[in-house]
Amino acid sequence: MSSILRIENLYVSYKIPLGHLRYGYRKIWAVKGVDMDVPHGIALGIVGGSGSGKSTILKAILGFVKPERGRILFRGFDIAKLKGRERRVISREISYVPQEPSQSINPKMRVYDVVAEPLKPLKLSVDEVEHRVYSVLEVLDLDPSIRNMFAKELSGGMLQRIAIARAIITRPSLVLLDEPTSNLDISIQAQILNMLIDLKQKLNLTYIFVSHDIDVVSYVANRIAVMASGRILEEGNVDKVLTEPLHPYTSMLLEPSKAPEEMKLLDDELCPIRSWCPWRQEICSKLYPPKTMIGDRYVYCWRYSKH
Ligand SMILES: Nc1ncnc2c1ncn2[C@@H]1O[C@H](COP(=O)(O)OP(=O)(O)OP(=O)(O)O)[C@@H](O)[C@H]1O
Repeated sequence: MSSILRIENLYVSYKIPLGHLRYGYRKIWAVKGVDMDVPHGIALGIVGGSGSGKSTILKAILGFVKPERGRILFRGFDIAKLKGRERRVISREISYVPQEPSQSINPKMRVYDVVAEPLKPLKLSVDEVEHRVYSVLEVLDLDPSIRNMFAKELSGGMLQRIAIARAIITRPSLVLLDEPTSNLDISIQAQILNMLIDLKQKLNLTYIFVSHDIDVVSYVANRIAVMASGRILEEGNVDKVLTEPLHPYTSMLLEPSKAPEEMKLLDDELCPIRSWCPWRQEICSKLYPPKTMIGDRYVYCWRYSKH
């Protein structure tokens, strides 16, 4: 399967002001040396705790933050180097569904205008815009009468459907979903997840799905990447990772109650593996490369995060 997106050795940092009494900035690394290969047509789930760097990866793909090192290649094009028309074409191919649709949708707009808004730069005819809006409402099983409602009149689940409609109206090939169901009731959550699975099939989409909830991610994803402290600790086929986790942090996510206390401390200075490496079943040594392929799976040695 050919890759639609490739991330190579990505580093992203943010500058935090030192405070009103001190001049200057402190740099924090949100993403550290991430490599990722996203084949066309898959759903890649990124799971990890709060602050692990999941959303920053999405922001870097969307061009909202600049990588400090590394490259992001979409269909072979380096996203950071795109300009003008090429940039506009690629940005239509990548769309985004945020965690909280109410923050990106104007509550005073009618549903029709909300869904049609991303088409504005395409300068399509009125008929074509109308056709596209009705088509996406139909694909999402939404009654066409919803078009005249105001966004503020919609429930959370309905608003998230509209956010998805808006994300697919430009006919993208890659959809980035940032915790799209985390603010919804459990029953609505299931409906949206099923709808996303169905949509991916119908429109031949590729997903990158971010969540802190491993159950939600594994429901939608074929592959899964486990993140902590800005690094991908383990990446592989979802069933394999869930049934035979190689990294102790993945085991902790799957069964938090069984985790040794020290694993809960997500501090780069503290290697939870110490000297015994559970996947190699031997004493860890600096001679091993930090990123290792085991079968078709990729595992990061936590011990190396110190170096
Ligand atoms: N705009 C910003 N300015 C400064 N620091 C930021 C900014 N955005 C994120 N960070 C920091 O970068 C790190 C990674 O954040 P990020 O939002 O990517 O993580 P996340 O895994 O998506 O977390 P969450 O699930 O809570 O959104 C965190 O330490 C966070 O505090």
